[in-house]
Amino acid sequence: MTTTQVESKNVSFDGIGMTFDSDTGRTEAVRNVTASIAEGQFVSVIGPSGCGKSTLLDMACGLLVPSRGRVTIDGEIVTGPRKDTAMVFQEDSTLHWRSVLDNVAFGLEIKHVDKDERLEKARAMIQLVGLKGFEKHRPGQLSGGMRQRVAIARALATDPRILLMDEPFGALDQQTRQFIGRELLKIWEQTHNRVLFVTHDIQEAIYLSDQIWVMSARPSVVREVIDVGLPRPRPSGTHAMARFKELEDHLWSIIKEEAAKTLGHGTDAA
Ligand SMILES: Nc1ncnc2c1ncn2[C@@H]1O[C@H](COP(=O)(O)OP(=O)(O)OP(=O)(O)O)[C@@H](O)[C@H]1O
Repeated sequence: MTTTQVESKNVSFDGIGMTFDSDTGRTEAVRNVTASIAEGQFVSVIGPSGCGKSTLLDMACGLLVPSRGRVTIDGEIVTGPRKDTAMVFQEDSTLHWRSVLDNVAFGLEIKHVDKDERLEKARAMIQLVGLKGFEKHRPGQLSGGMRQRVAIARALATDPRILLMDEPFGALDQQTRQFIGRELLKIWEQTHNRVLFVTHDIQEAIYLSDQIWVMSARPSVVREVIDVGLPRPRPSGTHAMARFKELEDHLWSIIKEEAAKTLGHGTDAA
């Protein structure tokens, strides 16, 4: 394999810009984002509300076409959903007419995985996200946080090479959030898939990530790329480490600045 081929194993945002035109006006969400996720890297994106974090993820999973620039995965331009990519959305994306087991097995079903194998995998993922015993329930019989865990299990069950997660833990209580975060890291340590993870939670971003992209207020650019540099696997007491505190303080100060700029922004045509 040549060096060029090795180097192209990444998810790249190349001069990405996104402007939305709608009947309510024109909104320049993302101005210029150039950044990439290397093989086996866990990257978090943080930034003020409305700066374009979800937009970035939607472009990476092929749901949105950028107005400028391009997203490439391992050298191929993203033009639509890909088999090696899974997304966990902010909002409930469970299939309400299916049981928990069939929801989690759904991604494998589309990939035509044999029934016994997919159900076995789905059961393992259900256990992992703490939903054992709820296999036959329908999403309507679960809490919002439990439904989100179903969506996470469904994405993980497909062993995606690229996992895109848009505030996946937002609906979970603090305890479950930390538990699932640690489980996600365990899986990631085994699979070393590439993860792009959107969160508002600074501590979560530091704990989970190799790298954090801090986005500016809209129209956004990546204001800073921060290498976390904490040991892996994360030892107990990671949150008390001097490096953790240093990153936390630094991130807080940037986010505060960018959030202040966000206040008062409307659409560009307003
Ligand atoms: N389909 C759309 N049409 C018009 N404007 C849109 C559309 N989708 C997003 N936007 C605008 O683009 C900007 C970025 O939205 P996006 O959801 O990506 O932000 P975000 O950083 O994920 O926000 P939050 O942290 O609040 O979830 C916002 O100003 C939003 O109003």
